[in-house]
Amino acid sequence: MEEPKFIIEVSEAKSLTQSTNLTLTQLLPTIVKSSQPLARVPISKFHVAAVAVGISGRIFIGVNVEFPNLPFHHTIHAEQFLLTNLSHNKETQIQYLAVSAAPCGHCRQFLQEIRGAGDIPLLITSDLEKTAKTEFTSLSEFLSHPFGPHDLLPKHVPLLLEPRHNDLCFIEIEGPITNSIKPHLKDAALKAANESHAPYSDSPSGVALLDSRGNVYKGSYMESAAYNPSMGPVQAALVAFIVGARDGAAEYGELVEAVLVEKEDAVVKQEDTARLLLRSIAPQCSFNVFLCSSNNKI
Ligand SMILES: O=c1ccn([C@H]2C[C@H](O)[C@@H](CO)O2)c(=O)[nH]1
Ligand SMILES: [Zn+2]
Repeated sequence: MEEPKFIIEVSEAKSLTQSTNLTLTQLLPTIVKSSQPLARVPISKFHVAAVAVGISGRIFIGVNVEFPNLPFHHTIHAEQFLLTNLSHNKETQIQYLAVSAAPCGHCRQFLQEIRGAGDIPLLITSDLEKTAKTEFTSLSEFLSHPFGPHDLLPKHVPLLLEPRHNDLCFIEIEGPITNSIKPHLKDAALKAANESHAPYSDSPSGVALLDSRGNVYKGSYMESAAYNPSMGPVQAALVAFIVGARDGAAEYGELVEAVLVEKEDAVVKQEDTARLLLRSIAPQCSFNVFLCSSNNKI
């Protein structure tokens, strides 16, 4: 296989199945294995890869990302990376899921944010080395009595991966500082906040990162019904940054500017945590916060 990457387009997936004479589902363990080196695991050295076939036929990859010098809760699990990758690329459903190791409880919980999560067919590829078993089992076998969105939300509320727009707009504050920020970076962060999945706190947020080559990467905050496995907006934007680096060599040192957009009256605030994470991994990166409010509130 070629260099591993984070998105495999439908045409590439087709040519892979043709050249290997494998079905798409038979191909998944190979993709999991070839993606594991993409994990950024300076602490554990434990490379996790999670791969999903989306409803569009595209294949998405996620890996775990660790941050030395910070508490563990900043870590991005491979499954969270994967869901962020799917969400950023507007993939609305998962047909198949394959993970290198059994998903931890935290990831089983996070996956519940997808409508019909229990029915997602799941393959644990490390099991293939122990037994000849290649069948998929449903996610509900891994979490048989789930707590999830249905416990807290009305049925019509869009879930993770489903289209949503939070109807946020900037609160304009006068002052010189706002003028020095590139408008397209600010707009990207607002767009990310508008796509944020935060139905439990009604505190959507988004981050946009600018690298030294002028590329913008945006990430949306994504909540879990169980609160703790939520995915912060900086982590989500870092996923976009890692996915976007063509050769898999995204260096945090290339980040020059970051913008966070969150609601003025949010009960869940990202600012301090976002600043802490960015300061630790990219001390050269400037950090700016803009407040917004939701149009539909009044
Ligand atoms: O479901 C799991 C379990 C663990 N990890 C990662 C987190 C950490 O980086 C490393 C060791 O736990 O593996 C995942 O990505 N997914
Ligand atoms: Zn996990």
